[in-house]
This record gives sequence, C-alpha cells and structure tokens, in this order.
Amino acid sequence: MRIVVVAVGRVKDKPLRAALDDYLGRVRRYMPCDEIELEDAPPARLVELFAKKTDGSTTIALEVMGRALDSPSFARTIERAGSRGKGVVSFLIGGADGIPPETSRAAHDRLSLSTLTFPHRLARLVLVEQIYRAMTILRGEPYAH
Ligand SMILES: C[S@@+](CC[C@H](N)C(=O)[O-])C[C@H]1O[C@@H](n2cnc3c(N)ncnc32)[C@H](O)[C@@H]1O
Repeated sequence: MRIVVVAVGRVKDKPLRAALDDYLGRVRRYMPCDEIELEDAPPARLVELFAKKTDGSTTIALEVMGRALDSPSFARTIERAGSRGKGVVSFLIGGADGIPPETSRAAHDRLSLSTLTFPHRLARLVLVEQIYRAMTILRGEPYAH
C-alpha cells in the first residue's frame, strides 16, 4: 500500500512545513507516502491535474460536507481503500475554492475532517496527522506524542 496526498498550494511557512514533514516522516515508518503540491489554477485545469496525479489510484476527496468518521473508522477506510486495485490511496485537498465538482464526483470516496472549514494548508496537516494516527491504530501501536 502507498499513500499519496495531492494538495493544491505550496506550504512555504516554515513551522507548518516542519509539522507536515514530522507527520509525513511518521507515516513513512509504516508505508511509502508522497506529497504532491499542485499549482493553484482555474477549476478546469485543476480537474486535469488531479486526474493526472491520481491516475490508477483509489481517490478520497477531503470535503467539509464529506462523510464524517471517527479515527478508528478512518483507519479502516484507509485499509479498505489500500486493498483495492494497485494499493495506492490518494487523498485530495482543494485550494481556497475547494475541490472542483467534477473531481469530487469522480472520487471513490468523500471524507470530512470536521464540520468546521479549515484553510487548505491546515486541512493538509490535520489529514496527515490522522493518517499517522490511523497507522498506529491499524498496527495496535501507541501514538508517539
Ligand atoms: C478552504 S477549504 C475550501 C472551502 C470551499 N469554500 C469549499 O466549500 O470547498 C480548502 C480545502 O481544504 C479542505 N478542507 C477544509 N476543511 C475541511 C474539513 N473540515 N474536512 C475536509 N476537508 C477540509 C478541502 O479539501 C477543501 O477543498
């Protein structure tokens, strides 16, 4: 299984970058995890970019109005998604204007992190932290603080 986080926008802020790299490093102790940053672009271009970068993978769009899960259910969702097809699970995060509707409709699943709307860079951090938490849940290992 491999995880790919495909997110609109670049994280340049150093403390946020460091926090993301910390959690990405933790996830990579369990499985390969790539982060792909897309340029912010008009919706039609974003549809193309998301499709190109997630080709052949099982796609999960992150949306405020998506399915709400607790962390153990999120962990099992990742496990199930990883058992499909080529075992590549791509998480999609939109930019300021969200994920284009066409990309959302094409996704295999749509998940929410909260009923609150986060800025996309913060949503990326919460997502990667939850992926790390999911890995510890699936392995029955303690969460390292
Ligand atoms: C600022 S939000 C976009 C808001 C936009 N008005 C919308 O309704 O989609 C930017 C991105 O962060 C992610 N995001 C923000 N809050 C989220 C949440 N509570 N659950 C899941 N994803 C979230 C989504 O991928 C979203 O496309």
